[in-house]
Formats: sequence, structure tokens, C-alpha cells
Amino acid sequence: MRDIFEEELQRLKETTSILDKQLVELENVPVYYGEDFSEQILESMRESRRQNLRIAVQQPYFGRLDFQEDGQLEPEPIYIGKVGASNEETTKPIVMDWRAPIASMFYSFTGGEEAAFYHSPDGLIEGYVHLKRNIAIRQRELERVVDTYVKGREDVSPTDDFLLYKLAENKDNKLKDIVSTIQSEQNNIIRAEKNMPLLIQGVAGSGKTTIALHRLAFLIYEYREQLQADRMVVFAPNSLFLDYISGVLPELGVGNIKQTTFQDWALRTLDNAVKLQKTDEKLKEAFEINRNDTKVMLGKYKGTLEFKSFIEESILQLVRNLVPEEDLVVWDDAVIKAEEIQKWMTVEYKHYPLIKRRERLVGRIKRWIEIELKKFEGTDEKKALKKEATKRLNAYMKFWPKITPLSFYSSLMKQKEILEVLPAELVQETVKNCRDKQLYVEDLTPLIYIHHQLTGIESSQKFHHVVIDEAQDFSPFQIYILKEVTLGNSFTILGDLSQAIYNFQGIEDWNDFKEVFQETGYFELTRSYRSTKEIIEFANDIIKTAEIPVGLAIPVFRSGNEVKIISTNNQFAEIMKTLQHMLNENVKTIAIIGRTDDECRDMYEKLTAAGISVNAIEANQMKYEGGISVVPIYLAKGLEFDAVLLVDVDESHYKDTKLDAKLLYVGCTRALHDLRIFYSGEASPLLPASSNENKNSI
Ligand SMILES: Nc1ncnc2c1ncn2[C@@H]1O[C@H](COP(=O)(O)OP(=O)(O)OP(=O)(O)O)[C@@H](O)[C@H]1O
Repeated sequence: MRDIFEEELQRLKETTSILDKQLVELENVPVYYGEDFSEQILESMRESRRQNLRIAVQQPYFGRLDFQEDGQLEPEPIYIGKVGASNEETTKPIVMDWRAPIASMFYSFTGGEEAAFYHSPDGLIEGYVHLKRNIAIRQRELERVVDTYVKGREDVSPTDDFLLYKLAENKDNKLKDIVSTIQSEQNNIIRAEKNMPLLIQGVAGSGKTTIALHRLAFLIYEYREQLQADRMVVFAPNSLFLDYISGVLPELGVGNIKQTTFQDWALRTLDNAVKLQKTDEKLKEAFEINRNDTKVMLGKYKGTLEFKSFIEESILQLVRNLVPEEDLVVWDDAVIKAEEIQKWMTVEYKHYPLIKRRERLVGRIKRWIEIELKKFEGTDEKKALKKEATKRLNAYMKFWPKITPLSFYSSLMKQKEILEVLPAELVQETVKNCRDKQLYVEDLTPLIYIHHQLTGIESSQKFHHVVIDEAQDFSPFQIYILKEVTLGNSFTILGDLSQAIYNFQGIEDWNDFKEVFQETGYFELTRSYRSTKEIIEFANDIIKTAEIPVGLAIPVFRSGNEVKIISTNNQFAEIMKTLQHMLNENVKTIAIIGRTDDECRDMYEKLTAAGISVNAIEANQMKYEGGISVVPIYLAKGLEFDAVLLVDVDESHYKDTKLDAKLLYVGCTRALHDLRIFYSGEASPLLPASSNENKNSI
């Protein structure tokens, strides 16, 4: 072991000294601020190289693969890092970018004597792996060297020690990159082809969010000629989550990729012409313990493809009725028949958005008038006729109402056929909301659809690639909209049906999205990396009751404490005791997860009064601070904490329903190392029967 450490220490010294020299040289080149375009391009290349080198000097690489290509006499060591580097004197690569084709073997090779291969731009390259080595370097210091495969040796541990070492680390307040330990099944998704919508069902903690971000970094590297970072986008559930994931792409040396929520994007697309009703209030209502299910679920109708088809048909109808029944008479014997104009609008211009059709029509009529005018000789007569024609054309066009997405949406709600696709109660409410110009989030999708039908979508505005995280909470109509604004069906759509707690808007089956695309690539991730085996098994017992049609999570072999269930008539006192204990143990991030917003607020106030420094996580929060957080269970989705304390897990807060099972599953799977469940009175029927054995054991 000592020898391999010494060997890598030597190599690290050599590499860092080369990289340091390159960085110093680049930093000594004065930054160009002038106007010359070619110089500006050169400067931006230098700047990107400077930034990459700054990453590289801290941790030049994380892995080594000794590969003997067929036809070569010796294996050659390939060092793999976040960014590639070459020795400028010899021009030989000293570190391979993790996204390079050859580096894919580091992830796909899982041991064994069989031939390994990768796809290079020149075709398939085959050979044999002699060594796979993980090398942990932190801030230029070599920390750990672990061989996970040595050809011909059987004493090398088949379990991935290095992965377990990484997973056991405590987390701070931001999601991290995983380049050094990407697993084979994750690697397949990261490197999957660009122009195929990928649907990824992954259990809690399987790395979906992380993989999506690595996939973006891969795509931008692999397709650098075709993709622009600022036209790639990640849709995530809320601003807090966006903040939580915001560190990964910069860590991977990728900038400028848009990260937003559907809501923010939609409001911007509509030029902020509509206002939303208080979204946090609506969310609170949706997660009340005794919520009015019928009311909460109403909004779901607006996310269906049936509703989309209804709007589509109504727009066609509008076009048909738009053209006035009278002929256009520009002067006495110059007439365009109403049927002719109808034909232009509905047949010839069929593929143009409505506003463009109108523009084209006016242009065409004007040109026709010019041609007709040529038949006249006298300038004065021509002038008079032109004036008259313009007046009549303007009057004719006034028949056409000015349509905005909101005015059309509002008129749609007044049609009697709407009751075939939306319930009467919902229609009445929407009519009122349109009048007040205060809409709900679920109205944004139809509004955007109408907006696109009216104005069209410039192809220069379309996305090059779209990532949708927590996609189980998206409606098929939302996915349809995003498909319209994306080139080449280039999508990565990730989610987990077991965590579909926003059941008032999302889906229950991935087939609902398959309807939108003709073809999709489908992957299932079942290995869970976040939590210990004990936590995963406990959470699995809960979600089993909900009978979701996806596989259960399989833990990586990382064992920790048993899940503890604490039955007490003073939950606050027990929580204080647990927090003190955890703070003494230096646990970095702890979540106290409650069932409702009001209960969390109470808990926050009590903890603050008791002198504990704690953050309250709320619906419209922009930043995740780490440390101790109090969070309602429905806002905890996507986040993770070293320890989770779930409070009020009693029979009234978590009933034997599918939704409550999913909520509790989400809550439990937020914990990396330690999960404690607190309740007073009767325990929730969702808690596994076997867990009674651990009661009261702090
Ligand atoms: N290959 C890996 N190596 C190391 N850590 C990993 C790996 N894959 C995932 N993880 C870790 O597992 C945790 C969960 O990852 P992530 O949040 O991306 O999962 P997810 O599937 O989106 O989870 P959820 O659906 O529960 O929100 C993170 O801490 C991530 O760093």
C-alpha cells in the first residue's frame, strides 16, 4: 500500500508543478479589454483555460486506468480529472478530461479479465485494463489511494471501498459533483445520445439530480460545435433547490447554463403580463392534514393533453370565424372575396401563428392594392384611390379583435363546450380569476400554449437541451409545451413516482409522458447512494404500502445506525436532547421535518427561543443555508441532510393513505446517516411493524 501511495505522491508532484507553471504563464498574460473581436475570442479562451487550471491545480485527477490497447506492447496509465491537461513541451496529455471517450472506461469497467473498449471518433478501440485506481486529492494533498482492480490479483476488494468512503462523508449545504465515483449505470445515462428524450425513473437518492448536471457537462463537451450553454436549461422545483444544486456545474467547469423553475420561465415568456395568486398559500392548502381533496385536485384537469386539444380546436375555430363575412371592397370595383381571404388564412397560412397570419394577410392585401393601382394612369386619381383603399383596409381589419393570451383564455372559459373538459366549479373560478387578472400556477401552461399559437416560437429562441428534474410533478401538457420550445427532442427527464407528492399536478405513470414523444429512451435506477442500508430498508417498508409501479430502492452496502423511533409525550424535549447530542458529535446538516407549515413555524419559534440557531425553510425561499433547518415535509423533496428528525409521525398526521406514505417516504429518504422518528399518542399506521423493536432508544 505504501508503495502505491509513494508512487502517486511522486506523480502528483510532477503534475502539479507542470500545471502551476502553465497557470502562472497564463496569469502573466495581461487581460485584453479592447474592441478587437479576434483578440476578444482569444481572451475568452485564455480565461476559460485559466479557470480550468485553477480547478485542476487543486485536484488534478481522481482516477487512473492502465489500459493496454490491442496492438500495444505495454499498458499505459491514463490519469482522469475534471479537466484535461497536456504537457506543453511534449504535447502529450497528462490528464484526460473525464468526459473524453477513453475516460468512459474508468466508469464502465467493473472488473474481470474480459476485453474493455470505448468508442473513439475513429471507431471502436479494444484492449485490456490492467489497473483501476481511485486517487483522493484534496487541496493539492494526496489523501488516499485505493485500487479497485489489479489484473491477475484476487485480493483486491470487489466492493467499491472508495465509493463507500465518499458516501460516508458529511454533507454541507450544497450538492457536490461525483466525477470520481460515477457508477456504470449512471455513466450510461450521462453519455446517452443527445437527440432522444430520456425518461429516467430513479429511486430516492439514486443520483438523478447529480447525473442530470453531469450529463449537461458531458453534452457541452461532446457536442461543443452544436450546443450553446446559454441555450441549455435545467427546470427544478423551486428557487431553494436551484440554490442547493447551483455549485455542481461550476465545479465541473461549466458556466452559463440556465437554471430556473417552470413558473419563472413561463412568467418571463408571457412578459409578466399575468400575475399569480399567492402560490405558497395554495401549496399550504394542498398539504393540510384534512385537505379538501376535490378542490385541491381540480387544477389537474388543466395539465391534461385533452385540455390542450380543446384549446387547439378553439384556436382553429377562432381562425375560421375571424375573417369577416363581407367581401373586402377597397374601391368600387376592386374586391377580394371573403372566401378568398378565408382560404389564405386557413389553408395557405395554416402553418403560421395567428399574429403572423394577420401580418401576412395585410401585406398581401397591400401588394394586391398596389398591383390594382397600376391599372390607373393619372397620379391624382391613383393617390385618391390609394387613400380610400387604405382607409377601407384599416376599417376592415378593425373587425378583427386584438387577442392576447389572457383575453383568449378568458373567452375560452365562457364557451359552453369547455364543460366537456373542465368541471363547472373550476371554470367558474377561472372566469373570476381571469377577470381579476390573478391566476394559478396551473393556468400558466395553457396561457403559454396560447401565446405560442398566437406569436409562434422563433427557432433562434429554442432550447438546445432541456433537463427536467422532479419530473413526476410535471403535467403532460407542461412537457408538451417544453417539447415545442426545444430543438431535436433533446431532453433529460428525471423523477420518481414514489415521490409524486404533488399529485394535484403531476403524473402517476411515465406512459403519460410517452404520449408526448414518439420515441423515448427509458432507464430505471434502483441503487440508492444517499442513505444507509438501515434507512433505505425502513423507507422501503413504508412505500411498499402505496403499491407504486416501480422497483424498490436497493442500498449500496453502507451500514449505519438503526432508525430510531421515539414515542414520547414531550417531543420538543426529546428533540432538544437529540440536537444537543448531534451538535456535540459535529453533525453538519440536520433537518427537523414536520407535516405542515404551521407546525414547522411553531417548532422554529420554540427552538429559536431555546437558543438553537436554526433556519426555517419556506415555500418561496431563495437560499439553503445548511446547519439545522426546520422544513415542512412537502418542501424537503430533493434536499438531503446528515440527520433527519421526523416529528409528529402519529396516526392523525400520517394516515394509511397513498399520499401520506409517499410523504413519509420522501421525509425518511432525506437522511444520509441518521434517521429518528418522533411521535406522541398512537403511531402512524404507516410505520413498519418491525420498527416497534427500536422504540424509545435514543
Ligand atoms: N456515484 C455516486 N458517487 C457518490 N455519491 C453519489 C453517487 N451517486 C449519487 N451520489 C450521492 O447520492 C446523493 C443523492 O443524489 P441526488 O440528490 O442526485 O439523488 P436523487 O436521485 O436526485 O435523489 P432524490 O430523488 O431523493 O432527491 C447525493 O449526495 C449524491 O452526491
